[in-house]
Amino acid sequence: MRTAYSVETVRAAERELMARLPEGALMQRAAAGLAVACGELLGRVYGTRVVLLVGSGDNGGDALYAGARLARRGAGVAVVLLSPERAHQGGLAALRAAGGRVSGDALRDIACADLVVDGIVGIGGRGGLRPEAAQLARAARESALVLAVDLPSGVDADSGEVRGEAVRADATVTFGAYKPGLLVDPARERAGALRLVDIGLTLPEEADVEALQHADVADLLPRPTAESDKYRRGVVGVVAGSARYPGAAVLAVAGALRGGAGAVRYVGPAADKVLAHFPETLVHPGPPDKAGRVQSWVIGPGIGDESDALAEVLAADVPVLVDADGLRFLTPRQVRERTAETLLTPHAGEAAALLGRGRDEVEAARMESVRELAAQYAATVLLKGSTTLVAGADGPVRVNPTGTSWLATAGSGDVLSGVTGSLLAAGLTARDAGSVGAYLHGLAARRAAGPGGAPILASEVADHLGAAWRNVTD
Ligand SMILES: NC(=O)C1=CN([C@@H]2O[C@H](COP(=O)(O)OP(=O)(O)OC[C@H]3O[C@@H](n4cnc5c(N)ncnc54)[C@H](O)[C@@H]3O)[C@@H](O)[C@H]2O)[C@@H](O)CC1
Ligand SMILES: [K+]
Repeated sequence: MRTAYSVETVRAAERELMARLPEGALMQRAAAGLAVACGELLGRVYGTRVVLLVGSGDNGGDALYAGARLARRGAGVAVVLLSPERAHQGGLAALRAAGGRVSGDALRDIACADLVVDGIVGIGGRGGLRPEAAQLARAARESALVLAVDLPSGVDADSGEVRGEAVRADATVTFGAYKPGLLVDPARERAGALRLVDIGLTLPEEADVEALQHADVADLLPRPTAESDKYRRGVVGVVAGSARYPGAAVLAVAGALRGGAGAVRYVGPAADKVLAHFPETLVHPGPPDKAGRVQSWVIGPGIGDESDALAEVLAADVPVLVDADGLRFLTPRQVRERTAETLLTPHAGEAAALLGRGRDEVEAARMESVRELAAQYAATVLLKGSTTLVAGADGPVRVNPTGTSWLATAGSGDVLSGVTGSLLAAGLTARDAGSVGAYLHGLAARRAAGPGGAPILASEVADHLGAAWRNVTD
């Protein structure tokens, strides 16, 4: 599991460790790791030209001490001091002693640089870059590799929000723990390749944000045993599709059949189309409460205005996943009154409608939006997007690391609903089903798109779910 911790938690862990170490030891650990990463990004150190952008805090101190290490190994290091009177004095002295110099012409030095190190602000930053720093960051981006110290300056470490201008880095070296913003868009996209330098912090067991890795997903995937039959493996009921959108039913069932449940029961008007594609489906014309027992329901993809079915499904005492059209008729009260778990899977536009705000606002504040929805509905919420997030009323927010922008294609959400609902039927909690479903779905899409990337169909994502599953468990 990759974990991320809030600034408050990291600061507390740093204080606790600093009290036990000689002064400056932590910064030396950070600077040593940073210098190694600079060397690796450059390919060699001797003879290269490095520019440090240094602000007024310890983030600049890290950059200065790392710069001193690079200068000792033969790099030409120049520092641009954004607040000369407040720059880290020890770091500046170390850089000078190692042969580094203070830049007299920042733009000219940047234009000749191989690497620009962003030590403008770290976890002490507030808001976007100030105008002078923004101009230097743009110039750096045009002419050199950019490596961010701890996080790209200008992004919000806790939320991943980018409210003004921010550094766009090729790589980010972060200290002690990943910060939530490094894993969540729009900040994630500014961070480039991530590297964590261990500085010895002791962190709490429960992280603020976590991202599953292959091994975590493999542990969570349901596996049939010798005693399993199709009913014990779980039956997922799918209420999807309409005369106008029969394809949504086919795609949701395609996902559900590959999500690990023992059987899929389709309820709705597109049974002929579903059976033509998947003869293994059990079908029923409805209503849902007459269709037979299920261990979970998926409702919403392409159902149009069918709100009676929604009320019926929500009344059932099994986990329910509500997606797409289903979300249009949902009230917080209906969900809060349920005893079994509810998983809502909106994209940003649907989340915006539920929250009564603009889509742009949801995109800009994804973490806050998903948490707010989870609290409002007392449910688990999976917010789809460039970094899909899964949040419950409490506990860490899960970030899906396997997404790809090729997934932004019609019908891919229907497949996700199916596979995730199937995992619910197999007995996973809403948080696990949502994050495992998103993980497999992203992996399947990547496989469908191929190594170089190419447009994919939602049905191809469904076709690759089996390969994604094997990829995780092999
Ligand atoms: N505390 C520790 O033990 C360690 C801290 N480390 C480094 O120290 C950093 C945190 O240092 P600080 O707390 O000094 O904070 P920062 O260096 O992140 O920045 C705080 C300073 O920047 C100014 N500032 C805030 N927002 C700004 C903006 N938008 N534009 C320009 N200036 C702005 C503030 O006025 C303040 O002076 C970490 O990110 C990490 O890089 C590492 O050395 C590891 C150990
Ligand atoms: K930085």
